[in-house]
Amino acid sequence: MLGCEDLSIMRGRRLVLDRVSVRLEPGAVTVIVGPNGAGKSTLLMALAGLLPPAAGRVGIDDRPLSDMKPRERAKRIGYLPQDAEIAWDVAVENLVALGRMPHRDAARAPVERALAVMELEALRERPASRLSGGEKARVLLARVLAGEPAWICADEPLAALDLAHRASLIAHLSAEAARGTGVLIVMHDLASAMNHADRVLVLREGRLVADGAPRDALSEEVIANTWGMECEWIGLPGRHALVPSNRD
Ligand SMILES: Nc1ncnc2c1ncn2[C@@H]1O[C@H](COP(=O)(O)OP(=O)(O)OP(=O)(O)O)[C@@H](O)[C@H]1O
Repeated sequence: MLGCEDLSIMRGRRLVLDRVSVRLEPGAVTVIVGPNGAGKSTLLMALAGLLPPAAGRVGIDDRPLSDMKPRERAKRIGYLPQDAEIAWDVAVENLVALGRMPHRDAARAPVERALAVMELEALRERPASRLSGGEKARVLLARVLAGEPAWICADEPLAALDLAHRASLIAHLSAEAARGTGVLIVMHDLASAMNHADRVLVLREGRLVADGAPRDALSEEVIANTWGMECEWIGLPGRHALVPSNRD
């Protein structure tokens, strides 16, 4: 169980998370949504142990993350930042192998599996810094997967991906969750959240305003109150699309 209780976070002099409490179960895909600046990345980073709480607690199985050494924390929680950059000219397969660093081993099987899952075998010898944006995003996620963390915390992993890679990444993360990994993702695409999440957390101005099954947390009423836009869901379960309400 990864979670926080009454968590408040300051960034600079601003309170950007205000007494947020969540307990995440492993084996599920949880999606964090909310308007720009709502605190989604901040919550994700805090749950990955990368931002100190101003107040409240963050922990795994009730053990505070602050009590864990960074390497132990990194073994358990794989974090993929938003807009991650690759600065050096390292080959794709070597960059993905860096995901084993918290384990201090050179196990090949998890690295090969991550390369296969992210469909990177054909790119394995290419310098990672010279890939397209979407290819880089897949490489960086493969590095997280190579570490076989119990929890995956990914900040907008779909943002740079094309249609097919987006679908395959969602399918893959769902499969990881089915195998018992806890998957926590920040995304803006409410339809993807509606169709693929097990649970949705809605943040607005640093507060958790909805938390539950997608159809409840992303009701048309919650969307209107949070994003200030009247929308309606159309389509069938698992294939919903969100469209602006017709005001005529
Ligand atoms: N390093 C920082 N110093 C000061 N304020 C920050 C810092 N990082 C973020 N903030 C502020 O904290 C608030 C929450 O930021 P955060 O990145 O968590 O939002 P978000 O919901 O992920 O936004 P977006 O959808 O735009 O990515 C914003 O108002 C942002 O301006």
